[in-house]
Amino acid sequence: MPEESRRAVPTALPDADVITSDAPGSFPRSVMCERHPALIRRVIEAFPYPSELRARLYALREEATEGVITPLDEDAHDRDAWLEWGLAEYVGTPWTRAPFLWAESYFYRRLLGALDYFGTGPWQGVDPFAPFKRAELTGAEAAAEVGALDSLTELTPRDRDRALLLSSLWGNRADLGFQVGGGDTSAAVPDLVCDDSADLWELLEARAGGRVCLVADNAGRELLSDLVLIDTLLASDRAREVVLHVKPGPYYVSDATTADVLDGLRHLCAAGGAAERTGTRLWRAMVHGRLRVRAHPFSCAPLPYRDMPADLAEEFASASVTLMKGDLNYRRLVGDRHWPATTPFAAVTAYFPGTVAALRTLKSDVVTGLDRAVVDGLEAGGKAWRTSGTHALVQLAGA
Ligand SMILES: O=P(O)(O)OC[C@H]1O[C@](O)(CO)[C@@H](O)[C@@H]1O
Repeated sequence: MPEESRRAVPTALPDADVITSDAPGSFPRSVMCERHPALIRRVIEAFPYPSELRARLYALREEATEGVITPLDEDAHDRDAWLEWGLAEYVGTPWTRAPFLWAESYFYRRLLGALDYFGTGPWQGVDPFAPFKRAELTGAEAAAEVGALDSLTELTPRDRDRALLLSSLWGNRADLGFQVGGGDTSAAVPDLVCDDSADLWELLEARAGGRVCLVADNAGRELLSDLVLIDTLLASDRAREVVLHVKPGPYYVSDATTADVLDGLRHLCAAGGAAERTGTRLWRAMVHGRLRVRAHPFSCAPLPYRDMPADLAEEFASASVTLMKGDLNYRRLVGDRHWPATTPFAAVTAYFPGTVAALRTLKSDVVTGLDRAVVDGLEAGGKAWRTSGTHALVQLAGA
């Protein structure tokens, strides 16, 4: 494990093992050995890749399910970054024995490499997940979401705020990697397992006029809801400026890139009604610098935020609040470890430079900050509440 990740967690925290995917029957194992092969199949079906590229994908599938981690090419543009992020330490290790977070991330890096995404040939820069993202953006659920904006004017400002926050939160269920695994995105929405949203709105009010960072997760429906939330914050001046953090390249299937933000904006601008007005305001906000998009390399790093570089830490420190969207960001925020679910969220995020709020649908084993009674109730239900995407949370710390 890289030196940084080995850094001991504060003593007040319980000792919690880093999650790996070596246990048969575990959720991480199913991601590595079932979802990833299924994803490779879908990508191959979605593009007329020549045989050389297809062969590389098959080789990656075999390596990542049955083999050991192999290095990047000597001349890979990001080899140094990956060496810094622990690559040398994991080369030769079975994929399932490396930390789950690290191995998943490296899988996406290798998938892009196999498809010449970083090369100089004709497949350079072709997002292998674009067809899935496009279908999601133009699907019925996204259309319903956009259409619903017209009726928001009937709500009180307080109810409107809450509706927009919940829309951004539950939009996170639309994650395409999750759907590849057969997750049920249409299941009834239950109560949140933790809800600090009232405190979050109070804080946004109290710190009006500051800069809000929103660390985005998925493109498509989720990003549309995020953009609408951003518009509300800007229009009400609860944020003077918003920095929208996206991924510098395709990642975890549907994670948003700058191109996806532009697609989302265009989609809103062409939608008519309230959505179009929102899109137009956001377009102007980008032009005038009130909405900035940032694609920091660390956004695709296989490490927890505890290991973030100084420039990113400075940015989060100067924000009135950082909104962390989604499951992967949550794992990176609290550390991808087997925390007891009652471990205080404030304790696992104490290192974070500034105030942070997590808006997350539960889609992996990691969770913190829950009340004992809530955990007992969920466990008694006998369902896969941690991983099935049926539950969500809003958590705030560092205020
Ligand atoms: O899009 P999200 O909410 O970050 O979810 C991605 C999640 O999906 C998984 O990749 C599993 O499919 C998790 O490991 C990951 O945390």
